Amino acid sequence: MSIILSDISKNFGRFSALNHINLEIPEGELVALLGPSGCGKTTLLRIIAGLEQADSGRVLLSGEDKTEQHVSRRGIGFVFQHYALFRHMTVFDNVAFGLRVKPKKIRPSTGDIHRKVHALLELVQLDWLHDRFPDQLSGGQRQRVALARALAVEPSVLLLDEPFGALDASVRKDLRLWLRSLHYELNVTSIFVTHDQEEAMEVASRVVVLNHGCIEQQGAPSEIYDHPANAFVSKFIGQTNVLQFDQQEGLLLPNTPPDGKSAHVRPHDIVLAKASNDDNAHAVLRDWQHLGALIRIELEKISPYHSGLSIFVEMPNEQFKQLALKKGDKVTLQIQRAHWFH
Ligand SMILES: Nc1ncnc2c1ncn2[C@@H]1O[C@H](COP(=O)(O)OP(=O)(O)OP(=O)(O)O)[C@@H](O)[C@H]1O
Repeated sequence: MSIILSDISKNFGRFSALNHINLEIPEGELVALLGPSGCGKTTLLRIIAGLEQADSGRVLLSGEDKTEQHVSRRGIGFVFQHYALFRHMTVFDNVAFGLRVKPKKIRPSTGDIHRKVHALLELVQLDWLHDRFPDQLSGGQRQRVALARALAVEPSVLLLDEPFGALDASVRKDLRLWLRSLHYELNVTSIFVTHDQEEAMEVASRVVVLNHGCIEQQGAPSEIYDHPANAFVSKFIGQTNVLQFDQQEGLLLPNTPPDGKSAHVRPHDIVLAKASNDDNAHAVLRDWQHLGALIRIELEKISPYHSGLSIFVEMPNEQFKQLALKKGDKVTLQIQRAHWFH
């Protein structure tokens, strides 16, 4: 099912939570709504679901206007952060619930429900736990049961609000990859909310960046990372050095700085070398951290005007070893790529 949001606005009292949102999601996409706390992600998800009414604008599902339609008639499945599983029901009964409460005319037979629930539990790799209760499961397992329960009624759209928010880092990582492959298998149009940019980039085919109730940018993860539309997106997605240039800065640049703008430079877009003498040095090496295959190097800019400005550079471990640098060494910096924003 495709989703079109047309000019959606929502106020809570005098506070504008969503401001003229326009968004088109083609059928079968896996979209991340990404943004800082309070930017309106959950509100937008609730409006799509029909749990919240917009003050103005339309919600179209498969081209049909569903703005006034009740949540139960939109064909949407949900998974929320605090795994609202029924505690007194087994895993099997939780997943079967949505099928058993269907009106008699469209309710599957007991045998069909049995087959379908086991197939779904196999899909989320939990069939062996079908007779356990939610309290006897790990957080990640509960989350997968919640997903199986949402999928049981064959929703045309799946909405996931911070689905992995309450889980520890390694379980989150596993579930991200698992959600991505599950999505490719089922191809249900899905939207998940996250404030974790890494999660959005890793899982989604398209990322929508929200801030203060407005869409700042949307596109494929690589588009957003490589071509941020503005300073907010550049700083929110990945690490960025924000550098002001004036005549005295002396850093080597790929182009002439536009007036009054700052350079946004990714840490891997700076080439670092040992300075041959003090006169041509740009920065002093302060420290470094290991990030797996990469090293993040922390430098302090040498400047007669403002001291203490930190610049971060990233490079592969091997390359860093070959430079044989130590703390306090002076280095030159060559910026290879920059985006310019006010
Ligand atoms: N029922 C409500 N009444 C008043 N204000 C609300 C209500 N629901 C949400 N808000 C406000 O609207 C803004 C957007 O809330 P929303 O829950 O959509 O943000 P979010 O981006 O999902 O945030 P988070 O990442 O913290 O969950 C927030 O400032 C919030 O305080």
